[in-house]
Amino acid sequence: MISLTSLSHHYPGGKAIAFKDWQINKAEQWLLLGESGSGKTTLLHILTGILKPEAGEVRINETSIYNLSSKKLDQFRGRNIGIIFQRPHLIKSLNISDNLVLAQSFAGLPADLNRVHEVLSSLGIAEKKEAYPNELSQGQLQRVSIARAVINKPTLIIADEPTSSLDDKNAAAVLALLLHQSDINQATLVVATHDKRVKDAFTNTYQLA
Ligand SMILES: Nc1ncnc2c1ncn2[C@@H]1O[C@H](COP(=O)(O)OP(=O)(O)OP(=O)(O)O)[C@@H](O)[C@H]1O
Repeated sequence: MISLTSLSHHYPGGKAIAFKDWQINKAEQWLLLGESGSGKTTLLHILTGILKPEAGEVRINETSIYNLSSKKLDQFRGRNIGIIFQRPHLIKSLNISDNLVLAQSFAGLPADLNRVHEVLSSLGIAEKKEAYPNELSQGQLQRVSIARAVINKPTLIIADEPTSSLDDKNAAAVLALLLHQSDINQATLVVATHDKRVKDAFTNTYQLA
C-alpha cells in the first residue's frame, strides 16, 4: 500500500502546489493526468524519493520514505521503486545484461543473471542480452528500460511519458508490457502521460487540478 497524505510543495519564487491525498493498493494500475505545469513531474519526483516535499508524508508499505537517511533512501529506492522515463537512460559502454546487473548492484543486491534472463525473456528481448544500447531499436530500448525498472521486483513502477516518443505499434506494445510486468511482479503501476492512446487501458485515474 502506498499513501500520500497532506502533500504540498513550493519552488522558490513559485506558488504552492497542493496534492490531494492518494491511496494506492498493491498491484493497482493508475494513470496520472494533469495539464502542463500542473505538477505531474513534481509529484512523480516526490513519489520516487527524489524531491522532499515541503509538507506531508509519503508511505510506501510501512516506510515513511522521507524519514530515512539519504543512504537508506537510496537503497530503498533501488529495491522498491522502478522508474521508466520517456527515453531510456542506459549506460552506453555496458551491454544490456550488465546494465541490468548494475541496477541490482545499485540496490545493494548481488548479481543475479537468472533474474536478468527471466526479465528479458518476459519482454521478448533475451537474445539482445549481449548487445550494446546503440545496437537496439527505440522500441527495444524502451523494453530494456522496463526490464531495468522491474529487475529488483519493485513495489512500485513509475513511468513518465513512456510512450510519447514511440509510434502507434510500439506504444501499444510498451503499454501492454508495462501492464503485464505490473501483473506478474505484483507491482503497483503509475503512468503519467498526455498520450491519449494510453488512457483507455486504465480504470484508476489521479487527476491534478
Ligand atoms: N525546479 C523548479 N524551480 C522552480 N519552479 C519549478 C521547478 N520545477 C517546476 N516548477 C514549476 O512548478 C510547476 C509544476 O511543474 P511540473 O514540472 O511538476 O509540471 P508538469 O505537470 O510535469 O508539466 P509538464 O506536463 O509540462 O511536464 C510549474 O509551474 C513549474 O513552472
